[in-house]
Amino acid sequence: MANVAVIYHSGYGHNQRVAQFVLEGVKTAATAHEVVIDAEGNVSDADWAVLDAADAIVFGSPTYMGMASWQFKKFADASSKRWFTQGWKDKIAGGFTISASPSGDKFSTLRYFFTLAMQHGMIWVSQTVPNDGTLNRLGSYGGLMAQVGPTSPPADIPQGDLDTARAYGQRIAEFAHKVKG
Ligand SMILES: Cc1cc2nc3c(=O)[nH]c(=O)nc-3n(C[C@H](O)[C@H](O)[C@H](O)COP(=O)(O)O)c2cc1C
Repeated sequence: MANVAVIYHSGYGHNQRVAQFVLEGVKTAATAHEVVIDAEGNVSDADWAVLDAADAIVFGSPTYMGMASWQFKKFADASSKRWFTQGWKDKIAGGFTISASPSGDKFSTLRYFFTLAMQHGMIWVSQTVPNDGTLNRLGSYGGLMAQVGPTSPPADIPQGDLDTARAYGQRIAEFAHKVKG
């Protein structure tokens, strides 16, 4: 079974909820590892070891001011240690984000995850659930997007967004299994 790590930051619980559904999808076809970036942007040594051992890494951050949170960026900058040796080369990668506005510039965050993955020599997995108005209602194929209004709690995230997150996690796990066995 492939190993898939889902690493994410969440300031107020919304992205954490999305991450739970990505993880649920991963678990259908791979061993899932949850790695949380804390409020100071730190990841434990044990969690770095989990990332190093993973066949696939899924990046997650809320979109803040049109980009990943500074806590995620601190983690990304710290990953430069792996970049020097191309330690994550050929790992599979994907990403997810949530924001409050319908667009909210979420694509900027996904594009950053893609660039980070390319710097590491990773292989990016697209999001393939078609937009039927409920599933993938935001029409995102470069990664997973979710959205809920600025005053809404995590429990109000539309189920279609969460189901799409689950399907994306499953796709990454199945692809990891296909490539890595
Ligand atoms: C500092 C900050 C910046 C934000 N910037 C954006 C933004 O650029 N676009 C947007 O649509 N929502 C923005 N939001 C709203 C969050 O993306 C949204 O509330 C998200 O669900 C928060 O996820 P979290 O609870 O996991 O932190 C911002 C929120 C904060 C706190």
